[in-house]
Amino acid sequence: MIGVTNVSGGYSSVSVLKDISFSVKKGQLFGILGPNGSGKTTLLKMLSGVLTANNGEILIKGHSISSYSSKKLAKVMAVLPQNTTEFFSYTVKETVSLGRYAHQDGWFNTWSEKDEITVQKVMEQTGIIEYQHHSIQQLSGGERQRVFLAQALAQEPEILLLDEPTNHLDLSYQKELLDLLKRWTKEQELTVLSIFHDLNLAGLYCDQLLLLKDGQINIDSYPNEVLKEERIKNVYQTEIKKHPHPHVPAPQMLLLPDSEYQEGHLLEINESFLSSTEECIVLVSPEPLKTMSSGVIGSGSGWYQNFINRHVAKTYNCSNHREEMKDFIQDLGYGPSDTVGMMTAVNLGDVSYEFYQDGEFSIFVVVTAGVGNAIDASKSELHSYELEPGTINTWVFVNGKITEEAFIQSIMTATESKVKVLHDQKVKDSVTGTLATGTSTDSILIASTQQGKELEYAGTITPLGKMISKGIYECTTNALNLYRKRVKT
Ligand SMILES: Nc1ncnc2c1ncn2[C@@H]1O[C@H](COP(=O)(O)OP(=O)(O)OP(=O)(O)O)[C@@H](O)[C@H]1O
Repeated sequence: MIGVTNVSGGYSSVSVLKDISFSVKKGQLFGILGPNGSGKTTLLKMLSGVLTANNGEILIKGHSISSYSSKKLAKVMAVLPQNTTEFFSYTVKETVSLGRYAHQDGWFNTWSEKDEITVQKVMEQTGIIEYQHHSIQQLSGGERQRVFLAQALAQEPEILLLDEPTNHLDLSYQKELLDLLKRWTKEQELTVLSIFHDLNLAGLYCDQLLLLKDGQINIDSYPNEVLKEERIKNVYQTEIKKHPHPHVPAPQMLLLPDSEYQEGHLLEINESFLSSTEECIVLVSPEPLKTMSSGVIGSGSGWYQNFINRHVAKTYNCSNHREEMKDFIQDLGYGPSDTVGMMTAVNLGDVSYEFYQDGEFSIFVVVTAGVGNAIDASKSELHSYELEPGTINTWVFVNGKITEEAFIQSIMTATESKVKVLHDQKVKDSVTGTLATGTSTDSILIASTQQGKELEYAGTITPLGKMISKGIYECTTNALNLYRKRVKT
């Protein structure tokens, strides 16, 4: 639909764009990214014929842009400029109607039924029909933005050029506008080229991204390839972290504020943060910790500050145990949104915890172990599905900085070590009579301060893995012995 070959140029004295080549297919939502001053608006001006390239060629539907008259080009391409600040005292409908000029022989004297139907349709699509008789000066910035979008659409273009279309729009209108554009690209094969400052919106909606730096193409590829941590860091000169979107396969880039942490004041989680009553074991960290857990609340990945292992009766049965747990935590005076909470029927006096240190990093392990529901995982199909609170709850606090990979490896290493304890202690599955590997409701938490030594791996023979293996083995064995003494299994 659009072909750009070796284009250079800009303003009379300066050549802003240098040897730019790319193509845009029909029906694509194509994003143009780049830091301030990188040439995005200049490129859009060349594609819309406002500026002429010094060198190279721009083809629109296979024909050189220079072969189009401005009226002919307006039938193919509409432009929604950035910050449309100049507007007259037209009504909304009059403003939108101006978009029909390319389809008319004269001005309003040739207003046809087709013109009227088109204007009504685009006002409906952009949600502005209810203010069609209002003056555009009475509208908010976001509402006005939609009026100018409707004006561009009234041209019935095949190509739509947008300069930061979500500027002025609140969150819901940003989503609405981009959903709309995406739908038009899919259903009507509208080709959309848009400048984005918000890398996350670009990553979420675009089919293809062009990243400019100093008037040159850094990369032209699919979003996951363009939005790479190192690349964005280099082009935008800022610290950034890439993260997958939690619900759709799109990359998200997160800014990193300057850390408030002072060198030499590393947080160390240890016994001094732990307190225990008959009702619960609580660890309150002075700062949020990065966690991965299978708690009743606070599960998955996140940042949490309070960690609670709550005793419940063996007969505890609640239809909505998550809500009940949240209420319990709230009543204790902790914010459920900042808390990872687990449950156990084990007497909390039988908890086992230990601090382990290896010079540059340390861990703090806390375990409660009940094996009333011990299960051999290789034969668990012989069990009925009943969640009982007789369980091994394992907490590992890492005083160090660990990778996502190390989080997952920590869970594997801790689990392998726990299984070995059950074997060495000859804990059996009561249904199958074979050695158990865990209980039906075991829970685990890995929480890291993300300060100090960087720990890339936590497999069993890595420094962190060795410490976790030993800590889990010792604390689980100890907790199990205390439990067995009391319960006499
Ligand atoms: N009318 C002009 N005359 C001369 N130079 C200009 C003109 N407009 C822009 N420039 C220069 O061209 C370069 C690229 O500007 P452009 O507006 O294309 O950047 P951009 O990537 O759109 O930036 P932003 O993200 O800030 O909107 C800048 O160095 C700018 O100063």
